[in-house]
Amino acid sequence: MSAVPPTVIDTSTSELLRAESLFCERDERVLFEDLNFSINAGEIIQVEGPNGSGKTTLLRIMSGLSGAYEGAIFWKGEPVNASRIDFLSNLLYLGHKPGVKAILTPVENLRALMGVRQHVSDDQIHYALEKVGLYGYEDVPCHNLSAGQHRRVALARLYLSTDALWILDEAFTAIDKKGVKELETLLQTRAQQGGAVLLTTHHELQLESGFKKLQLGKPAGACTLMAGTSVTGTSIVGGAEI
Ligand SMILES: Nc1ncnc2c1ncn2[C@@H]1O[C@H](COP(=O)(O)OP(=O)(O)OP(=O)(O)O)[C@@H](O)[C@H]1O
Repeated sequence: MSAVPPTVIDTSTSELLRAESLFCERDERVLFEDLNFSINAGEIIQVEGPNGSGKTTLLRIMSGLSGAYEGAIFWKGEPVNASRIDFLSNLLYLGHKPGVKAILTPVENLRALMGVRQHVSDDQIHYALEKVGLYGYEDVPCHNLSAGQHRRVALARLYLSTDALWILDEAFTAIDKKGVKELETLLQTRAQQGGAVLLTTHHELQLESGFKKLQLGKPAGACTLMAGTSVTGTSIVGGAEI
């Protein structure tokens, strides 16, 4: 079975996505303000924070799925709205839900999910499904798969994606320990190839080079005002506990 060729990412622009002075308020509660950070090629940034602190909100804003914010977002130095086509064609976003159609098989799902973005052969799809532990399940309707296997179908896209930036919101939910380990290896390899990852997960990731954490907010319900989160502040740190 042929492996997917390694993605060659243009790292001439090392800064991919940058947030400047982001402010977001929900129901009169400030989730974050004056939030400044950037994601560079080769970096993995884990957004951390308690339930309700705004992690999903931030990832949706950074993905262009939500406009409920003030501040500015730049893609490779240009305002993201001015470079929207280039931004979206270099972004893979995996949200809370797997986004897998129950009536389709894993192979059919991947054909549909990948086909609108890039050409992938059936060999490559089988390779990706094998990598996520779904060998033997390729042609089983997804309604006969477990929750973790559903999630694995969605995650198989990571083994096929040539996108420079991955934004992953709780994408490891329902994945067992061995699966998380394998995904850690994939993320690390991706970063070494020059890709970038912005993610949330409640797993304690064991990653090394290029790994940073961005801490958001306080417990849900608290009237939290967290100012000045920035790469130069204490809220984003490389590869260590905060
Ligand atoms: N569409 C919306 N309209 C109004 N308020 C919202 C909306 N979406 C989220 N919120 C509020 O924003 C807050 C942050 O939600 P968000 O989903 O970003 O948190 P989170 O950090 O991802 O939480 P969790 O860890 O539970 O997934 C929540 O307290 C919620 O009340």
